[in-house]
Amino acid sequence: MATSALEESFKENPQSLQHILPIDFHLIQEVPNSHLWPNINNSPINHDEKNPNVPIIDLLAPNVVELIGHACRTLGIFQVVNHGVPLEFFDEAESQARRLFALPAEQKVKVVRSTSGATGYGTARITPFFSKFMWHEGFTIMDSPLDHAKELWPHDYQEFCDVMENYQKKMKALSFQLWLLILNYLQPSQEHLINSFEFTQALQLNSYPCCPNPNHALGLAPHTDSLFLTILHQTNNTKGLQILKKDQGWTSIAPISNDALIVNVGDLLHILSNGEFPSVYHRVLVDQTKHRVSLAYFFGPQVDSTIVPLVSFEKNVGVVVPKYRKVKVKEYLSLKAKHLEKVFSLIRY
Ligand SMILES: C=C1C[C@]23C[C@H]1CC[C@H]2[C@@]12CCC[C@@](C)(C(=O)O1)[C@H]2[C@@H]3C(=O)O
Ligand SMILES: O=C(O)CCC(=O)C(=O)O
Ligand SMILES: [Fe+2]
Repeated sequence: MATSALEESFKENPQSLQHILPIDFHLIQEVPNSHLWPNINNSPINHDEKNPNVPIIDLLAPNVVELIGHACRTLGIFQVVNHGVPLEFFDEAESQARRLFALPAEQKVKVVRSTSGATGYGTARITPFFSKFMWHEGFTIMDSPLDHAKELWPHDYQEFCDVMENYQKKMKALSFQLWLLILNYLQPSQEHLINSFEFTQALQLNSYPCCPNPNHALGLAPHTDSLFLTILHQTNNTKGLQILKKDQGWTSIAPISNDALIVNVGDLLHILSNGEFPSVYHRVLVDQTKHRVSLAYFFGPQVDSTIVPLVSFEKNVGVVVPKYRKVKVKEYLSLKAKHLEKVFSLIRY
């Protein structure tokens, strides 16, 4: 089976099968104790269901560099519109994702993530760090899902592969466009940086089945994403994503329209920006009657790249010292796999 370099970098931190295999949500009438969280406090501050709570940025705006830079610097998350990716790409990818998650558990188990792997069907990787399981099942793709798709649909795997590969191509192009805008903001005079990275990618299909007790279950536990950028698509009728705002607590990111995409800063961009861009802490709530599916595309540097904080970024501050030591992407992922968010204290000066 073909393995990407990104997947290889997860090999040294194997997980146990009991942490990888989701329960059979089709069969469940009641939230089992293993998945029962203390009351998930739905922040009372945000009554306004329609308030997107993060900046909405038009990619065609003349001052797009400033808008994106400002959003990255303050919240670490924003929504983009006018990104040029036709709606069909999201609709097709979502319907293929739903087709996969609708399969019976015995089928999905055939492509379960291996204990030392990173692709295939299973729980979120962060599962072992929490004492309760999440109301979630995922399918992770690194480059091509061909081997897994053949297992699931021996006579009909091509459509799934085509849709997922095309989706990744579109997201890669968009990520690169965002990356250039961000570099432009960080270091307008350092053109050499533009060519100093090669990139890697992963696509995560997320499924949050209907939950009989949404106040005591979590779709995804609080986490930050690891790579440079995440581009998330959520459909317009199913909210669920929340970010942690310093002064307001957990705040919902309302989907504004089907063609808006959520972009958030990941840990490696946080480090590269010398801590200027926060990698936003987020979680996902579940719903009693809606089965939510989301598509998360992760864009980052090749695992052999080295990330060094760009210190000349902070203008007007006098002498600027790097806040983090340089770190190889592989090493970072491995430290995070062992320590989750405590990883920052391990690489901070
Ligand atoms: C390239 C990536 C990015 C990963 C790990 C690996 C493959 C799967 C991604 C996710 C997807 C679900 C949330 C997350 C937190 C998780 O548990 O697995 C993500 C994680 C990260 O951003 O750290
Ligand atoms: O489903 C969502 O809204 C968020 C998914 C997410 O945070 C992730 O895949 O890392
Ligand atoms: Fe995430």
